[in-house]
Amino acid sequence: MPRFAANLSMMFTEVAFLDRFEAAAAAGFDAVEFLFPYEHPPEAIAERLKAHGLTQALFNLPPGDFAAGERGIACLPDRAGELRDGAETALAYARATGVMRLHMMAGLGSRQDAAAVDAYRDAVVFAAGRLADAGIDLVLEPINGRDMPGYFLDDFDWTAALIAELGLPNVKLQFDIYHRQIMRGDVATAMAALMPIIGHVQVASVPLRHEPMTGELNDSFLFAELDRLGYAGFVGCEYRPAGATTDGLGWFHGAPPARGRAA
Ligand SMILES: O=C(O)C(=O)[C@@H](O)CO
Ligand SMILES: [Mg+2]
Repeated sequence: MPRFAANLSMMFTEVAFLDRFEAAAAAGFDAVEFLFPYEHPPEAIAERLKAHGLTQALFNLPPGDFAAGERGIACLPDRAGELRDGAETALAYARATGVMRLHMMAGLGSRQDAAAVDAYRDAVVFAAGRLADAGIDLVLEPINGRDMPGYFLDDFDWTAALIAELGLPNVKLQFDIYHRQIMRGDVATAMAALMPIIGHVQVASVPLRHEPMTGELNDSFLFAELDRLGYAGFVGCEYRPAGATTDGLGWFHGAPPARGRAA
């Protein structure tokens, strides 16, 4: 089985953010990821990781005003300065937590807009350069437009082509199985084809974004495929538990898959 990381933005939300580290460790996880750490000092996050023997698998660069609906700023030409500052902030948290990959959200915008494409490309090159100095990968994640209408990076092929064109060794693909299935399907074949550039994987059931093994995909098969393909990274459990987080961890502890939608 792959190495799973509990996503603390979606899982264990029964307790306060800093208490989710202990909850994840108690449930058997040895790694965590989350959207953003920035409401807490880096030392506080580092202390929780250390106290509970957890590895930080991933988090995101600052995304602009997330509460106001922004979903990253990388494709916004007039936000380049803020993006650069954000990379420094993320690096401070990276140093404290030891994380080895960071995701940069693209923002809302159109790939038909040349200025947005240029801004995004520049942002990727800049962030990759800064992160490379620290030995950290930059991962780019295509996100489906049903969950995030108007999101700039909603195409796997375009993202893979950009990564190939840039040829920067620390720029990789964040392959979220949930988004891939909604956007294009053909998950196992895409995973195999894209494996050379995959830097992080995430999973949730489709269509409800609940626990793995409860939706339309055969997640056991996909996890075995990741092993067969030699994927050595983390699989982030980026799902909204259908009920209490711990009640839904049967899939993680090897229980047989559920059948049909949760009631
Ligand atoms: O929506 C997703 O899928 C994500 O991974 C976001 O959390 C952006 O990182
Ligand atoms: Mg994701």
